[in-house]
Amino acid sequence: MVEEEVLREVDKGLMLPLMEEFYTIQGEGYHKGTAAYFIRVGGCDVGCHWCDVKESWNAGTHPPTAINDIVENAAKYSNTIVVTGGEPLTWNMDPLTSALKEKNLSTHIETSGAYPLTGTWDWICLSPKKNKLPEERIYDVAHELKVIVYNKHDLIFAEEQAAKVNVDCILYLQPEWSVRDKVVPLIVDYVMANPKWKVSLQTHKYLNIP
Ligand SMILES: C[S@@+](CC[C@H](N)C(=O)[O-])C[C@H]1O[C@@H](n2cnc3c(N)ncnc32)[C@H](O)[C@@H]1O
Ligand SMILES: Nc1nc2[nH]cc(C(=O)O)c2c(=O)[nH]1
Ligand code: SF4
Ligand SMILES: [Mg+2]
Repeated sequence: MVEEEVLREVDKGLMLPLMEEFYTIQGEGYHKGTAAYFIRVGGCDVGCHWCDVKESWNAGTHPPTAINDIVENAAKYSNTIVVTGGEPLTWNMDPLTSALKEKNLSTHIETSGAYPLTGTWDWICLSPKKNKLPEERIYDVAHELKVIVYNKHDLIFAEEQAAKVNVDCILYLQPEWSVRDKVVPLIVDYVMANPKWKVSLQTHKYLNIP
């Protein structure tokens, strides 16, 4: 395929810059502990200074890959597919999730919500970022809100975001990994005082798995 053709396919969401894919245990949030196949799509310009996958940011460094190939492969591993990145909503997720749904797979997304919501999702984990706030529509449909806590101001931000989500949305505070020793006590006290929140840890990092 010539380069312009590839770009057109990426534009339509028929090809996606694929950074990596792996079968592991969902480490975070509501589904933590559950086996799932992860598809990590490259490209993100949200720019979180503590992002734990900065290598994902530049979409140009990840090979445009046909979604049919991605789905054929994913289906061999798990019934639960987690699409993450990078920021997956950088791209049109409709074709990828349609193809996953044709195979009766459960579709989960990890997203900042910074771009318009595309795709059909069984589970939406919304992890909003101060520097590029979510589009309004996703607050009504998010299943879990997962706010990363780097300092105590993030607890104020967390409440602002919690005020916007739907009533069924499950609320999580997750320590930013590099400052976990400092913020975990803060989160623990906060959750005990405000029990509508739950703690989410990046358990895969403790388990030494991807
Ligand atoms: C790498 S992001 C990719 C998906 C999407 N861009 C997002 O931010 O939701 C996956 C999840 O990891 C979280 N995350 C990223 N870096 C982290 C860190 N250093 N400590 C804790 N959580 C982190 C994000 O907030 C998000 O919930
Ligand atoms: N095991 C595991 N669980 C995760 N949950 C969300 C992740 C992500 O990077 O989106 C992630 C990840 O990278 N690994
Ligand atoms: S939005 Fe997600 S992928 Fe993008 S920089 Fe922030 S944590 Fe990293
Ligand atoms: Mg991760």
